Amino acid sequence: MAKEMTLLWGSGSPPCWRVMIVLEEKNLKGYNQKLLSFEKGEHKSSQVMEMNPRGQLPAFKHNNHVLNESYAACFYLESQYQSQGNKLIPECPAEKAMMYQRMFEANTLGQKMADVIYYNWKVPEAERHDSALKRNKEALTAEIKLWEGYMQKASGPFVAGKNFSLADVMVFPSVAYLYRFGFCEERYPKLAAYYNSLKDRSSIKTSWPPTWLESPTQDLLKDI
Ligand SMILES: N[C@@H](CCC(=O)N[C@@H](CS)C(=O)NCC(=O)O)C(=O)O
Repeated sequence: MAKEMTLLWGSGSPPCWRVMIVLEEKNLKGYNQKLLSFEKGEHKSSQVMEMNPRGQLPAFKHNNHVLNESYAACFYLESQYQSQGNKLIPECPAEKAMMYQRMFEANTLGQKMADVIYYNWKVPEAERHDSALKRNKEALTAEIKLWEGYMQKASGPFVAGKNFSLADVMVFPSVAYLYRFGFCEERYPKLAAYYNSLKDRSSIKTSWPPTWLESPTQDLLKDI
C-alpha cells in the first residue's frame, strides 16, 4: 500500500495521467489522491501552491519528497521501485536510447497540441489572428506526421520498440488527447493502431480521465 504518497491531479491532464499510469504499472495501490477541478480554479488552492508554487497539476509527494514535474515523478517512481510491477526502462541499449529520445520529444508534441487546442483560451480576443491559429495548426500537422512516421518505423508496437516503457507513459496521454479533440483515425493509421492497442492496457484504462467518460469528444482537431 502506498499510503505515504499523495497525488493532486486534474482529469484529462496528460502530465497528471502520466504519473497515474506509472503508479499503476508499479503496482502502487492505495495512495492518497485528490481530483481537483481546473474549471473551479482548484489548481490554485493553497494545498496545491504549497506543493507546487506554479499552481499546476500534478502535485505529487512521497513522504516529504515533493515532485511536481510529471517527468520527475515518473523517473523517481521507476528508480525507487525498479523491481516492483513492470520495468519501464528497457535493458537493451538501442531501446533505451529510443525511449529517452522519444519521451523528451513528447514535450514538443504536447506543446504544439496546446498551441492549437488552447489558442482561444490563452490569447486575448483582441490579439487573436486566424493566420496565427492556421500556422499553429500547420506546425501541429507537421509534428503529427513525424510521429506517424516514427510509429511506422518502430521495431515493435510501442514507442521505443518491443516493450512498454516510460516513452509510452509520456506519449500515450498526448495521443489520447488528440483523439479526445476529434483527431482523424483514417489519416494517421499507425497512430490509430497505437492508440487502439494501448487504450485497454490495464494501467491506462484504470486511470482513464473520468470526465472523458461523462462528456462527448470535441471536434477541434478534425482537420489536422
Ligand atoms: N511541467 C509540468 C506541466 C504541468 C502542467 O502544465 N499542468 C497543467 C495541466 S495539464 C496545469 O496545471 N495548468 C494550469 C496552469 O498552468 O495554471 C509537468 O509536466 O508536470
